[in-house]
Amino acid sequence: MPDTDDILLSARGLTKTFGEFTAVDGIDFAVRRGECFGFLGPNGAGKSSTMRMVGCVSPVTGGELRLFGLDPATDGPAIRARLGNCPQRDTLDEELSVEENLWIYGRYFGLSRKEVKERAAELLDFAQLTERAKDKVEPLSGGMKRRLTIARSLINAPEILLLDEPTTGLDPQARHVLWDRLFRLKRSGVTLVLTTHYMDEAEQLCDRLVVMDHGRIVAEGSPRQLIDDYSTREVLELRFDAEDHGAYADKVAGIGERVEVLPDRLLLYADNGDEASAQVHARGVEPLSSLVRRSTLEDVFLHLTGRTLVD
Ligand SMILES: Nc1ncnc2c1ncn2[C@@H]1O[C@H](COP(=O)(O)OP(=O)(O)OP(=O)(O)O)[C@@H](O)[C@H]1O
Repeated sequence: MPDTDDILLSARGLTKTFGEFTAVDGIDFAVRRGECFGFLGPNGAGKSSTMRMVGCVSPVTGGELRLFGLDPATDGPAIRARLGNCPQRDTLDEELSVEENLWIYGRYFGLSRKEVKERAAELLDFAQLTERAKDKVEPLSGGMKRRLTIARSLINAPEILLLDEPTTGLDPQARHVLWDRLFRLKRSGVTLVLTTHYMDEAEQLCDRLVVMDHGRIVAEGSPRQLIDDYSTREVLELRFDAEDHGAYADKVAGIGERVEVLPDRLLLYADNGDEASAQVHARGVEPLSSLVRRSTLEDVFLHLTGRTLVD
């Protein structure tokens, strides 16, 4: 068991309501120093509402939340001084230059001019934006703006960095650059807490994660553990020349552990996909195409909720 001193962030029965609506429904979690912890779930699952409470920008409705052993209700400023907060939408000042965006933020945290300049130069290097330091923000690419937002959220050398959907809207190459930066940050000892609805992002970055749906946590573990617990090693994907793939579910029933019917394909869960495929053919069932792949967190989510993560 980890030492409790290693727990930087913990929640018990954490709840957020908006009027009659419960966005976060009594969740428990704990984040250890140095790990990357994720909230994975579809839009509306309550991830941002949770992050906003953790970031001390939205009051807790119920339950207990502690960061560094402190209570956001009474110690908000002390907590915020040790947090970096990277919100879902970039809130950069587009009129200012890249480096000015960092300077202003540093001054806001009470750093001296000298400290701000030194720190900004380091962070621009980290964000691979040194060459763009004097440029205005507005023409930067989406990936650059995201990296600048992350750099800005690091100006106070936070112990925990909160990232709400860090790569939403970025192209695949920009996502990979960002993942690389986040890996480096983690290696340097910063604890990362992020939300995502991309299962590949959760698999790539998170040491541990919770799967959220309708304001609740439906599973928790490392990506590997979750896949082991809630899926099979492999998945056989079968596509048929049919409007209704459900009609084929009976024909392959009993092969592997489980069948899921999606609008455009059948997913047959089996530890050995090739063996399952041979059994399908042996029954005289001829799909248009068949593909064997490893299970992913998408399969975990589908098993837990009966829905796909990204509709
Ligand atoms: N200020 C608010 N007032 C009323 N309802 C809200 C408010 N903020 C969020 N909600 C509702 O709470 C639910 C959870 O939203 P939240 O943004 O936390 O989900 P999410 O998992 O982060 O999804 P997304 O990726 O879309 O941000 C949604 O149904 C949303 O409409």
